Amino acid sequence: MLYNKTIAFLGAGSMAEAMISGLVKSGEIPAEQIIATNRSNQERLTALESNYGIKGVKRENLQFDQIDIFILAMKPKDVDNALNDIKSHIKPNQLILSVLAGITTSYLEQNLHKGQQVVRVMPNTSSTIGESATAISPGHETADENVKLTKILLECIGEVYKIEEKDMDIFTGLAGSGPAYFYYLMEHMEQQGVLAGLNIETTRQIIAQTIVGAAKMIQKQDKTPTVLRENVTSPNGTTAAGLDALDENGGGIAISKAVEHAAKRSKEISEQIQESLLVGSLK
Ligand SMILES: NC(=O)C1=CN([C@@H]2O[C@H](COP(=O)(O)OP(=O)(O)OC[C@H]3O[C@@H](n4cnc5c(N)ncnc54)[C@H](OP(=O)(O)O)[C@@H]3O)[C@@H](O)[C@H]2O)C=CC1
Ligand SMILES: O=C(O)[C@@H]1CCC=N1
Repeated sequence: MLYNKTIAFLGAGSMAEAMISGLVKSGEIPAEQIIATNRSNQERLTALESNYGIKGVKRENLQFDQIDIFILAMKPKDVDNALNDIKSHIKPNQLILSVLAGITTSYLEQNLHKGQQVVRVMPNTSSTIGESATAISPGHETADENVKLTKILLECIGEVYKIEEKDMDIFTGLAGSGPAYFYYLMEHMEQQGVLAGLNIETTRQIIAQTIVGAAKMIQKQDKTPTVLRENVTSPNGTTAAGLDALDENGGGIAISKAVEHAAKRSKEISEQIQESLLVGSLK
């Protein structure tokens, strides 16, 4: 289904690169059928070409009629310019995927053609190695075969969850932004390892393996995080001391707030774009 498709990323930043890397590594789609374009950064396109074997194409040289799937991958504040730019070149039956946080399918539909095939997508940067947790929510007019095609494409970069669009904000707070919380946690754990005299590279690998192990326990065993946490925690032992410190310092609340605020920001972006306030708020 993917082999003869041509895919163009409009936006060639971090998220586009993560997806390109995962797609190329999957081997499910030939690299030369993946195109990336941006506003002006030619050096960036050249780097993507040489690193992944894809085609970096200047916007003015993009042949819209030869592209099956467009992936919008610019910042939300740039979406209006991008939609204005592409509208006159695309047809309603061309599939538009958008990875933009907070930009709704209704907004995309209002600003493209009647009947435009759109799917809102929320991947994360673990797409790079085929380990994303990606959500999809199709637009109101999107044909089932295009939803299926989207799912097949995104399964090349990890697990795919079809969700209702009202749940996209919380999904973004959990999984789109989620890797950053774990990196933040790792940064702080790493500092302590180094402070205690461990080598930084060794510390990093120890922490990474600890996180991988904990995540795989959830995936492979039918046990809740609460039960697994209790299994680690001996009465009056080391873990109890660590967890007490987390509680005393608001660790649990901080994690809840991180997810809540990220989801809230996603919702806020949706509201601001409708009121045309986004460009000012996200310079
Ligand atoms: N980073 C992440 O972890 C995730 C990001 N997202 C979403 O992905 C999107 C991109 O984020 P990210 O990659 O971090 O951003 P970056 O700033 O790294 O990249 C943005 C890219 O968009 C390009 N661009 C801007 N305007 C246009 C346009 N009109 N046409 C074509 N290209 C354009 C820029 O080109 P130039 O350099 O030439 O200006 C640049 O290549 C955001 O909407 C974000 O919400 C979603 C999930 C996770
Ligand atoms: O920070 C952001 O807005 C984007 C969306 C999800 C992850 N990064």
